Amino acid sequence: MRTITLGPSGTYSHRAASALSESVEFTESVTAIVEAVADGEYDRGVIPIENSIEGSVTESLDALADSDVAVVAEIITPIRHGLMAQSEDFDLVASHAQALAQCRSYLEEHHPDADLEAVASTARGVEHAREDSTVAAIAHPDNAGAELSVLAEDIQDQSSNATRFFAIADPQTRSIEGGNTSLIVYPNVDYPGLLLELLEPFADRDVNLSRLESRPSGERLGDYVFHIDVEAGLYEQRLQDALDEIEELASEGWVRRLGSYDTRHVVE
Ligand SMILES: O=C(O)C(=O)C[C@]1(C(=O)O)C=C[C@@H](O)C=C1
Repeated sequence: MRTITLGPSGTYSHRAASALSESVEFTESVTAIVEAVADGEYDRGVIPIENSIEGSVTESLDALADSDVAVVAEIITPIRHGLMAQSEDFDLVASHAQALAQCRSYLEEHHPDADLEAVASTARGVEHAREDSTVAAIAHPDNAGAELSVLAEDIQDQSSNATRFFAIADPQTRSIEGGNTSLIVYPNVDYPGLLLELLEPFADRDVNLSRLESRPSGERLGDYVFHIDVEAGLYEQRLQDALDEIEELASEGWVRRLGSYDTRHVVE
């Protein structure tokens, strides 16, 4: 099974993808991952969706709304960041924007004068630190190798930091089995009470929502796409009935059933 994720080697996405597949290849953006899977170039893609400190990875949500792929698994992994550099003498910290944000308080307290640079991934930041002694990186400490020293460990602002990833695949592989389901709803209408009406079909059938996120549709200001995760499988009649109602409410737009899946917890 050919799997693609965010690279280079050593990213947290790589760690999550390794739990699914032995053959992992890399690209530099989550949009490129989703497109490569939608185009059939890879069997699986692994993309970050949501972090317990920083919230949604918006590029991933938008890429899912723009392409036709299935979600076939959810992977949750703890994120424990290290600060690494050639020496203590650095003046710039390079990492993925999510990782910099997850360590905001630590950086303000311990390195208030350092400049911050958002790069494509945590592992890309490590490459910069290897090439330039004035750069430190925030990444998984295993990336330090022989050239870099781990100057501090567990620098994320909450010790319980965790990121949720989706494994995506060709839409034909969409499953109705699994205890959780992800949906994207674009109503393409706007009136008082619309969101209430979209949520009632779930509440009426005792389907618990685990996430609701709105993203701009890009069509016009104030127009939204809703990303909805529920604790129920598409095999369940109550979810199918709720979706029938939601499809009617969104008849001017669209409803995408990304699939039902189970959760894997990856601790190393
Ligand atoms: O840069 C990486 O290592 C990634 O895999 C990306 C990413 C993210 O986008 O959230 C994944 C997990 C962590 O939350 C930090 C960064």
